[in-house]
Order: sequence, then C-alpha cells, then structure tokens
Amino acid sequence: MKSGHIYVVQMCSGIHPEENLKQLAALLSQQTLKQPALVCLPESWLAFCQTPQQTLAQAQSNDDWIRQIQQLCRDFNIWLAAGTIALTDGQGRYYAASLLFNNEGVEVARYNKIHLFDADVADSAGQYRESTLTRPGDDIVTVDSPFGRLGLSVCYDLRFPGLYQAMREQGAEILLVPSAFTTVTGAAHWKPLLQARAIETQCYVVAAAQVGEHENGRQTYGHSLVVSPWGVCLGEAPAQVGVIHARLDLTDLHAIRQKMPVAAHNRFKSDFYE
Ligand SMILES: O=C(O)CNC(=O)[C@H](CS)NC(=O)CCC(=O)C(=O)O
Repeated sequence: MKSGHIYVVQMCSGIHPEENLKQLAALLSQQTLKQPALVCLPESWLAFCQTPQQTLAQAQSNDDWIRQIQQLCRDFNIWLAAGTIALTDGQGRYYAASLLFNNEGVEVARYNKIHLFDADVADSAGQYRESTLTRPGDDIVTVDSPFGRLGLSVCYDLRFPGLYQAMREQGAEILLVPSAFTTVTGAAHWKPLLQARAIETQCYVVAAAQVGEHENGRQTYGHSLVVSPWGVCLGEAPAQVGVIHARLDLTDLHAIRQKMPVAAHNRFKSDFYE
C-alpha cells in the first residue's frame, strides 16, 4: 500500500523569484526529509507580483527559473508540487499553472487554475480581479505518484465542490490546494472548506498557503493544513513561515471508504443525467 511523507512549505513570497527560491532552499535545508518525500508549495510562490502586468512579464520569462526548480528536485531528491507559477498562453495572457515534478526534475503533470478570484473583500486590498490577465483552465487533472493518486487544484477552486467530486471520480486519493487566501476569507472559511472537501471525497487534503505581509502589499492567512480522509487535521501551520510534515497512509483511507462507501452511494455522479 502506498504511503509517503508530505512536507508543506508555508511561504511569505515577495516579488523577486531569486529571493523566493532562496527562501525555499533554506527551508528545505533545515529539514531531514524522509523518503519518499512530496514537497508542496503555495500559490504564486515563485513571484507574488503587484499587478497583472508584472505577472505577465514574469510568465513570459521564467524558463530559467523552471530549470532551477527542476535542479532543486534532484538536489533534495523530492517530488515537488510547485504551487502555481504564471505561464504564458502565448496570446498576451497567462495561466496560473500548477506543475508537478518528480525527483528527477521531470514535469509529470500540469493543472491550470479553473476558477478565478474576482471578488470584493473587506481587507486592505478591497478588490480582487484575477481574471484581468489570467486565462482559466478547462481540464481536471489527476495523476499517479508514489504517494497515491494526486488531484490538482488551486486556492479559490476550493469553493467549488464539483471539481473535487470529479477528481474523486477519477480516482484521486490526495487533493492538493496550493493557496494565497486573504486573511478575512481565510479566518471565516479556510479550515471548514478544507475539512469538508476531505470528508466528502474521503481523500487526504494538503493545502500549502502563503502567509503574512507581502512585498506586493497583500496580506495572506497562512494556516497551511493537512487533513485526513476522516476530516482530522494532521498538521496545521501557525501564521508564520515554516514547514509542516505529515505521514500519509492510504490503508486508513481505503478502510474509511470501505466502511462508508459514499462514492458508490452518490446519486449525483457526472453520468447521472446521461
Ligand atoms: O495574484 C496572485 O499572484 C496570486 N493569486 C491569488 O492570490 C489568488 C487570486 S487573486 N487568490 C485567491 O484565489 C484567493 C481566494 C480566497 O482568498 C478565497 O476564496 O477566499
């Protein structure tokens, strides 16, 4: 039965990729990484920019950063769920892309954030309009790994349970939710949403978060979380930069699914109306 070690890196990313990569390497160096290791990073960890135009410029020039990230996977012998990185669509916009690399630095999956955060929030930023230059993705992504079958999602996606049900139907066992939640919505919704997704799908949920006051003027909630398929929090980060570790064991997951087979009982599957 598959199992492994998950390391969730909570970052306070700034505008400059070089500094963010240094922050990541320093945090990983402080860990004794048990194998096999899956390292999960938050949304926009490589560059948390000030404007969509800055993010677009970043998206058009990050080939070299990606090569450095691939090298980091080999140096630390880790699988890396690389949060999100802005990647150009070649037509003047960018995707919020979540790339998964194996321990040889090979890209094994890519998910483009489907739901974009266009919302008004009672915080110092006030307005979020992610769709300004971001192109939304269309495809649901699940992929096998030494840890189990991973389902990829990003931040605001968390509010749309249909996506997670679809990943469950594709066999997902571990759902990844790299995020940069606002402090206001995070305090109100973050933990219950993550626990609900874990309980409904009977999956592990792993959510790496941005935290603190950022160079771009934004504030984020932190509280990175690992939730078991029973809804129990196996690890929760405080509101500061750092790494949390959890051991995932799919034996428990399959026991939970066997005792309460909600996926088989579900009458609202995607083929319900066919
Ligand atoms: O803009 C960037 O560089 C990084 N992207 C983000 O910070 C995104 C879009 S603005 N944030 C969210 O999705 C927060 C969702 C949230 O807070 C909620 O659902 O309550």
